Amino acid sequence: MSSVRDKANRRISSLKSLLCVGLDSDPDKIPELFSAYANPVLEFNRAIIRATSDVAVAYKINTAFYEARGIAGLQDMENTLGSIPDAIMTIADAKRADIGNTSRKYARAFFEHWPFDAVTVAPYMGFDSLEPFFSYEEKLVFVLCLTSNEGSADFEEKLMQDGTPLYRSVLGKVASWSRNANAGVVVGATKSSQLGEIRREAPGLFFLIPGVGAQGGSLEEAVDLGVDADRQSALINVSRALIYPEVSGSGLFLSIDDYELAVAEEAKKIYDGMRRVL
Ligand SMILES: O=C(O)c1cc(=O)[nH]c(=O)n1[C@@H]1O[C@H](COP(=O)(O)O)[C@@H](O)[C@H]1O
Repeated sequence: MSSVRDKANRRISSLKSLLCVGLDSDPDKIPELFSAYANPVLEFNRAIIRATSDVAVAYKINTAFYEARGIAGLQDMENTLGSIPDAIMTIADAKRADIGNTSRKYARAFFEHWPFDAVTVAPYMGFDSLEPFFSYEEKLVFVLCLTSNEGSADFEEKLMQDGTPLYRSVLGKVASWSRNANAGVVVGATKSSQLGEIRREAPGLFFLIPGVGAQGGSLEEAVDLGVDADRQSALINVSRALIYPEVSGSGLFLSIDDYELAVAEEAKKIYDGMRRVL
C-alpha cells in the first residue's frame, strides 16, 4: 500500500475528517491585510494553514495560481509546501501528462524537486503518459475521471459504442494501472448522481472530490457516496468557500488573527458536516 495513502487514511480515521483545503490563493482576492508583508500570498497561505491544520487531511496547491505569477509564484509554492506539517498530505494540482519522456520530467518536478505526496494528471494521452507517475509507488496519482465542470459533457460523459460513458473506461483503466494501491480518481462533487456508481465500480481507488462550496456540490452526498467500505480513501476539496470567508459586521477584517478565526470557523463547519455523515 502506498505510504501516502496510508498516511491519509490514518488521519482520516483519527480525525474523522476528509477535508482537503484548496490553496487556490489569488493575489486579487486575498485581504489587503496581507499586503504589509514582502510575500503576501505566502503569509496568506501560512495563515490558512494555521487556521485549518487541526482538521485538514490534505492541502491541495493548484499550481496555476502560482505559475501565473512566474518565479515569485513558484517560490511561494515551494515555501508553502515547506510550511505544511508532515502528517498532512500535499497535492500538486497540476493536471499534467504528456508523452512518457516528458511525463518523467513532470513526475520528477512534482514528486522530487517539489516533494508533493500526490499529483493530479489528465488521462487522455493514455498509459505511457501516466506510467512515469504511477512508477512512484509510495505516492498517490489522481487521474481526472468525471470532472465538476459543465464541459465534462463534451468528452468525459460521451457514450462509447457499448453505450457506457467514456469516464467509465478511464475508471477501469486507472484501476488496472494502480501499483501498490497508488491510484486515485478525481470526481466532481457536482456529479453526485454518478458518484455512488463510480465508487461501486472502483472500490479500491482513492477519490479526490472537488466542487463543494463555490461550485454548489453537496458536502453530505460527497462524503456519503465518496468513501470506501472502511469510510476512508476520499478527500473532499474546498477552496474559495473556505479560504475567502465572508466577513461579518464592519465589512473588513481588522487583523490577521480575525481572518484566521473566520477561516477556522468555516473549516469547523465543514468538518462538523463531514463527521455527521462519516
Ligand atoms: O482536479 C481538481 O482539483 C479539480 C477537478 C475538478 O473536476 N473540478 C475542480 O474544481 N478541481 C479543482 O478544485 C478546486 C475547486 O475550487 P473551488 O470551487 O474554489 O472550491 C480548484 O482548484 C479546481 O481547479
